[in-house]
Amino acid sequence: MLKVNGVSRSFGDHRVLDSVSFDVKPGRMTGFLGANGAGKTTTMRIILGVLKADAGSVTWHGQPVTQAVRQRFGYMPEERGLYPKMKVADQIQWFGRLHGMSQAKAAASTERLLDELDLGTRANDKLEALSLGNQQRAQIAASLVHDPDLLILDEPFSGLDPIAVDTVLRVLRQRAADGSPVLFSSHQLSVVEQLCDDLVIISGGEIRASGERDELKQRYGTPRYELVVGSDAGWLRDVPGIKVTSVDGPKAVIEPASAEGFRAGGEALDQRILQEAMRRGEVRAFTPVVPSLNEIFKEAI
Ligand SMILES: Nc1ncnc2c1ncn2[C@@H]1O[C@H](COP(=O)(O)OP(=O)(O)OP(=O)(O)O)[C@@H](O)[C@H]1O
Repeated sequence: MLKVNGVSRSFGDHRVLDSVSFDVKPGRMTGFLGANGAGKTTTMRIILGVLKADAGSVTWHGQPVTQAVRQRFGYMPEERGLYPKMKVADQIQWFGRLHGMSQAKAAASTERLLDELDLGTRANDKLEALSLGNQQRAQIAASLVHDPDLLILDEPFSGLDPIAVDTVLRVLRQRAADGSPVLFSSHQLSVVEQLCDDLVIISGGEIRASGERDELKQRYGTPRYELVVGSDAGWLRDVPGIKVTSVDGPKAVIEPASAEGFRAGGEALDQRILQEAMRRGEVRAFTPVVPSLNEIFKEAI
């Protein structure tokens, strides 16, 4: 497990990270979310040892991150670092060699990865001949070639079309399932929502929320139900204790008026509404509405 413990960092008198702490757990994909300038890249660079922290520590399996440990990490920086004039396969192999692989192992790993990323037919093209999305896939291959123990990816999905997002997603998921945790930053909330098991939300250099995605959804999202009845659902507007978020003929979305939720004061308000709906006639659906990541993000920051 990677542990970031109370990491702070300033540039001049600008405090960019303020006691940042979170974990990246084995077998899990952790999404690192934050607005522009929130401190994601700075945190990643500190994990990688490219930048020093003013305070705090980063440990991998309980030990400090030494150069040898770092050698086993895979990193895709925000500013991409491949050579436009070099052939795709040659430079991915070269990255493998930089991480201590033999020529034969680096070549085998490169071939396998390019196939997995649907880039096999472009192996002998110069990088600059590839579309930006395909260059990005090559960049991802370069960070994976040495079969890293931990993957840190800065905005790996930016600039990818939906098919490429799916391909990269599948490859990263497989790595996480094989035991290499993945920490990735993204602005694309829908992608993060699909992909991550855990979430870390940072704002102004402070961690605002972290933990399992589904648990955070429950903690931060407003509880809501969608109710579909056999006739007009407008009567819900007159029920005390709830707010009707939307109503469209027989379909309505409701939420509790009180911040304490549907169980405020020990009352099962949601059950009472369901019983009232059944008393009035047919109930076709009564379904909890899962809040979107967008909602959690706005609430947490
Ligand atoms: N080398 C540096 N010198 C001075 N300020 C810096 C330096 N690196 C980062 N910063 C500042 O630190 C803050 C956090 O930047 P960082 O790149 O970590 O944010 P981010 O969350 O990755 O943003 P983005 O999503 O836009 O990449 C910003 O205000 C940035 O201007």
